[in-house]
Amino acid sequence: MKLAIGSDHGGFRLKEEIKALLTELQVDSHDFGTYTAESVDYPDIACQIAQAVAGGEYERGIIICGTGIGVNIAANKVKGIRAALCHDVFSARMAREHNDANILNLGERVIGAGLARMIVEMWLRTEFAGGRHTCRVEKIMDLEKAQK
Ligand SMILES: O=C(CO)[C@H](O)[C@H](O)[C@H](O)COP(=O)(O)O
Repeated sequence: MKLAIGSDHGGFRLKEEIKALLTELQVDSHDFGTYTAESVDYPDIACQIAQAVAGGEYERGIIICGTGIGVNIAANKVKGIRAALCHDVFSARMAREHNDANILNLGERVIGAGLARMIVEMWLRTEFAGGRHTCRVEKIMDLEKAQK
């Protein structure tokens, strides 16, 4: 799987932890930044990754900020994106099985690195279940078509 990863300054340290996990898991990932703890604006990173995933350049993305909320709101503005903010392992599994989430959001100021690693592992290994969930996800995507 080709995976895009990025964060603002509030998620920078956790991003580095998750990059190490991705290396351990032999996941092919690209870091869109930020590359230091200096303050940046989270919509800039979130938008780049969301567009790269929506465009098919990357299959999935992980975007991290202080709470995960800002990057989640921003990513979900991009057509084709289903970004899920998950701070527990069960939600990470459901985000894939039921919602086919193509972006995972995390908040470095909310959870520790150990839990974040478990969430990422679950989200990476879980496939969309399809079935009754297919038409529900399609209905979500139809909402985009209705937007002017
Ligand atoms: O977008 C956020 C909150 O919804 C993120 O947590 C940001 O990382 C946070 O707002 C950054 O805050 P800071 O005071 O500028 O470090």
